[in-house]
Amino acid sequence: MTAPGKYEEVDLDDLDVEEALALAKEGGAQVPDGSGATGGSPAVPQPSPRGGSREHGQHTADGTAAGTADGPSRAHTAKHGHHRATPWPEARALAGRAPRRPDAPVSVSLDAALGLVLAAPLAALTDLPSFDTSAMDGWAVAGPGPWDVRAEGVLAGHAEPERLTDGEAVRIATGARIPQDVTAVIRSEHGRTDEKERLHATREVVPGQDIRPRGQECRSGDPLLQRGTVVTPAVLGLAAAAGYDTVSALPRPRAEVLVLGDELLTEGLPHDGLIRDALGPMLPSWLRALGADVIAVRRLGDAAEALRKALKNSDADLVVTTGGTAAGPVDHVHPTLRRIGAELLVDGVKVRPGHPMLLARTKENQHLVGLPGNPLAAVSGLLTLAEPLLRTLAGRAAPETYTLPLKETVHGHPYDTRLIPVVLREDRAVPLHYNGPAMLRGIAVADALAVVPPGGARPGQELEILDLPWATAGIGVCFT
Ligand SMILES: Nc1nc2c(c(=O)[nH]1)N[C@H]1C(S)=C(S)[C@@H](COP(=O)(O)OP(=O)(O)OC[C@H]3O[C@@H](n4cnc5c(N)ncnc54)[C@H](O)[C@@H]3O)O[C@H]1N2
Ligand code: MOO
Repeated sequence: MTAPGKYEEVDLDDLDVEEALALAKEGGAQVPDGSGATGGSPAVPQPSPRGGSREHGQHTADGTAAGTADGPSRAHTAKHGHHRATPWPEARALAGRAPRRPDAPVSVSLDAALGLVLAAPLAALTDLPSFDTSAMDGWAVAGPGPWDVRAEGVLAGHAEPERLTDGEAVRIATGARIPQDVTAVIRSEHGRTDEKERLHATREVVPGQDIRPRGQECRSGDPLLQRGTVVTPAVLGLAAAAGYDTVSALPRPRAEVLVLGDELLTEGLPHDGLIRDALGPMLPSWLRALGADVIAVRRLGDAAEALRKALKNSDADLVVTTGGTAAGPVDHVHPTLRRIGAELLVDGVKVRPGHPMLLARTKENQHLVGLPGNPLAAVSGLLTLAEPLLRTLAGRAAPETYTLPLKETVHGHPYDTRLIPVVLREDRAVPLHYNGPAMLRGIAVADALAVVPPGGARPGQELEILDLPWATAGIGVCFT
């Protein structure tokens, strides 16, 4: 969908890093490698005062060029002025603030709650344990030994056993109710019975040993988990133990994916200029891992009217489009957003790959993230704009950010942040090759993306790391 042929205007700000480096080698511009070898500030090319080759601005409902309260701080200059993309950290923050609030809470059965966020604090509905419990298999004893062992033992899951009198013992299983007046539990390996069925302890008996008293973990009504806690498998277990059949949770934000492009095939080998759609298969599960309920994936080709209708009819909280964000003859995303009166909140981000990504408010409670068509550029857009937006809609807290030292030099873009696929080895981020905007070969084996500041990074430099959901949580957990 990108316009065929050469771009007439070349602005360094809009070049890929590889292209910029090529220019640097030809002497057209000096691009820092970030190695810091000379110790001085790297020389960077100055931004061109002239306009770039792309023309999208901050379109508001009435089509005027302006920033919004939530929007980019700098409005588009003039009609043909230089395109001011939003800096990467600002774009993420803005996407996180874009939705007003998550939907109303719903009551969800435990088997459907994994991955949701608690909408209310979880308080214990019972004491835990709910009765005095044996912590071990062995004997419950009363008073000092030796003890006469009763014929009948006590198993878990049975009603209250008869009280013991001093000098008595009863065989007991782990988890069984402790009879009244029991002094301690003796583990089976710490006692022996003689020929008269009398029990002798082989170790000192401490009163209360191996008894879990009622309410040891919590009393009924005790707060267990805060509102906003993500329902993990362990949370499901705790909720069940504490007496819950359902929990109050925030519903997953509903996302719809619109794959644009006439050149895309859904099966077989590329032929005659047609290529396989890599984003249709990739995005739904990735969006799910980010907390979304993917309600539809639709392929619309390059039909502008189909895109307009799809946006008009969609009731998703988030519409994700792929491709068509640039200024080619069939790049319909900007014109369609203008046509439907959408409010552009982010129109281009100072990040490589993926700089044409965009974020718009399309309806009162609906946002659109426009991902560029190049597949790694789309991943960049997903993590820059969709992730924070979905996090807010799902009511999740922002993850703690962390850094790791870089193993090798990474060249930077002169002005933009770069996101590069890395593997994490021995507490270092090792950059992967095949990190071009159209390539998935690097990200497919990556653990994370490293955030390379403008100008590049040198070995040992601490870089912010964006984990890929499956690298930390495992495939099964994050895609259910
Ligand atoms: N005049 C300009 N042209 C372009 C600029 C620019 O600044 N000025 N930026 C370039 C950059 S960077 C990117 S990234 C792309 C983004 O363009 P679009 O979002 O409009 O994407 P398309 O043109 O539709 O596609 C780009 C590329 O990706 C392929 N593609 C698209 N969808 C898929 C898919 N689902 N699976 C696999 N591959 C896909 C498509 O065939 C193209 O090769 O714009 C540049 N142009
Ligand atoms: O540099 Mo584009 O943003 O190919 O991804």
